[in-house]
Amino acid sequence: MLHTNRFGSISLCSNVQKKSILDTNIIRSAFHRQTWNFRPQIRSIQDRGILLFYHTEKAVSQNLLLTNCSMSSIASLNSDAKFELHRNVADFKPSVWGDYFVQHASESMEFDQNIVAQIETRKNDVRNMLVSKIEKPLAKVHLIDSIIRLGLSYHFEDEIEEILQHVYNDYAENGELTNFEENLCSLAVLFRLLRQQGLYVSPNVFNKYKDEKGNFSERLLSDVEGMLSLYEATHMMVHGEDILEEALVFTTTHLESIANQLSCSYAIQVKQSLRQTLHKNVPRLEARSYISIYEHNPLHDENLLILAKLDFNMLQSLHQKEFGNLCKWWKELDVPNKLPYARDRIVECCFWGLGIFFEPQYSQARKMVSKLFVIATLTDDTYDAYGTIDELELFTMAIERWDNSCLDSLPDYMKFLYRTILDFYEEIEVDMRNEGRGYVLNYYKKEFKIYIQGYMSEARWLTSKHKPTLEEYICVSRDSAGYALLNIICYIGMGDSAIEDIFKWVSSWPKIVNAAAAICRIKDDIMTSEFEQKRGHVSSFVECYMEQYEISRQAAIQEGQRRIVDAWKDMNEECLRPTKVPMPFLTRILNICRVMEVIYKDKDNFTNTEGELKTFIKALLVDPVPI
Ligand SMILES: CC(C)=CCC/C(C)=C/COP(=O)(O)OP(=O)(O)O
Ligand SMILES: [Mg+2]
Repeated sequence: MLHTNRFGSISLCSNVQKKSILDTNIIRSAFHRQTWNFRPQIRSIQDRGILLFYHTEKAVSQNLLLTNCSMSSIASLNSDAKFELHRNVADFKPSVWGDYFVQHASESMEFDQNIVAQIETRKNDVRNMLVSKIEKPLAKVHLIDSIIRLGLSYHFEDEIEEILQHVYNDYAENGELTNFEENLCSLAVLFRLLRQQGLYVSPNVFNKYKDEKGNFSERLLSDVEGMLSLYEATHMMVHGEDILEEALVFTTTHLESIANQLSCSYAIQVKQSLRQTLHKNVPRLEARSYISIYEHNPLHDENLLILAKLDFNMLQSLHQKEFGNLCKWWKELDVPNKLPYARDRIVECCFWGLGIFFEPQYSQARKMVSKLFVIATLTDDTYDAYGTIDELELFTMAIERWDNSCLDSLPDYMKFLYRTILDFYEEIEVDMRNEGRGYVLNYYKKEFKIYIQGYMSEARWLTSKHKPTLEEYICVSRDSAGYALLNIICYIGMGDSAIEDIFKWVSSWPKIVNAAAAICRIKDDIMTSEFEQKRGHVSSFVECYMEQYEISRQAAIQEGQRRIVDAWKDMNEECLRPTKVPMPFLTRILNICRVMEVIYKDKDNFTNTEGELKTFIKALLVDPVPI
């Protein structure tokens, strides 16, 4: 029998065997079969076999529980139980990976020395080609492009810098890119490479490809390679570069219209670029897909190709071990059982870490970023998908005090989260004190508190049914996105090249950090807000904009997209020399946005991981590149 209690909660009583229902798994699986739009959580089992569930007040007031449950299937529970449902929780799907990566856990991070030796020999050959006096500048530029796209540039940073600087000096002297302007493909590749390197070249170098009416010339239509390179180059645009805007429209339109008529290998490349432009792709994914594109190019250099494959697979084995170690930590913590309401996304969080740093020297940074990501995900779900307002106030207070003695004040499930947050901090503390960089801890702690205060403000808005103005939302969501915190953990992990000025700089919210935060916040909001609103969530950018300007969801999304495009121009501008901080620090910011662009491309692949993200993780972490 099913009835509501005086708080509007549901109680279920049946008079069959008590013992059998005390198996929480039976209850869980029974509830999973329901048509409920949430997953009740078993919180405690009292004597007399009473199982307590919780839901939010909002759910009760909307009568969600009564409208969505299927009485017959509940009644079919062979049980003698009473359920009190006090909380609405998001129905997040379980991990698609289970314990798969635990098999790779390893204490030894050593590479296979035989492979290392092969890589060294091949690297020397490539280096010789780069510094050779015989190779023409044009050939070198294409070689550099291949090296970068194959994911090998971290081996040749000095050589690449020297060559591009040399070409740039010529340009600065003559005002033109001599030797390159006759061929659109080469010109556009060089333009992109120089901009990627932080060297500004005027987009007017493309003027000669326009006709007398000032439009991009129709004769380019037969030059697919040129159009594709121009398309890739346009993504380096900064504000006010109309010619690149025109080039983007021109190339996109024509490449889209011919993509299906091209020969197979070209078609793959064009479709891949249209879907995920090089500049906004995660570097490891770009390397993985470019290795096969390069292999199918009849003009490829065999030594470079084999080097790329060996290097990719060698790094893959390192990344696998790192994923394994983090998954083992997660399994030992028993997170999915301790916090069953939260997303179980350790593998996807490791993907975030790998997207931001792939190079072997950044192993520590990868680990720290991945751990912060899972901790942030658990915290996010606690604030916006589970905790009651009173519990959240307690938790926020405990974070403000940042002290183990606060544990006693917290409900049991929160104790686990709080301890995990403090344990992670202590781990960083030990590393930083050993490295003589103890000062970074205050930056971390301060930013963590700001991040939690952001969540708390949103939880209060939700409880009081406050609809924030766009300005209020932008201000608070900047904090709740934890973006500055994320940058800080990246820099903590990067070792002593991250001097205190870098932390001061990032904490002052410079233009590039603001731009990246806007990209990440708005991208997330566009892809998640509809689902989040259904389960009860504070207004996002989309709802705030709709409300304030009385426009449709579609129009608000378009405005969000426009802001993302603008923010990318800010990012590109801030990556041009002279930069405020050295490029490796800006690269992290770029990479965070790239991961965001990839994971939230058409939907929230972070929460719903069975689709494209699973394919990406498989390509980077499961399947080696065939040699
Ligand atoms: C500081 C860091 C690393 C934060 C990342 C937290 C996270 C995974 C948010 C995405 O989830 P979401 O889409 O539920 O976010 P929100 O609830 O803010 O919309
Ligand atoms: Mg959330």
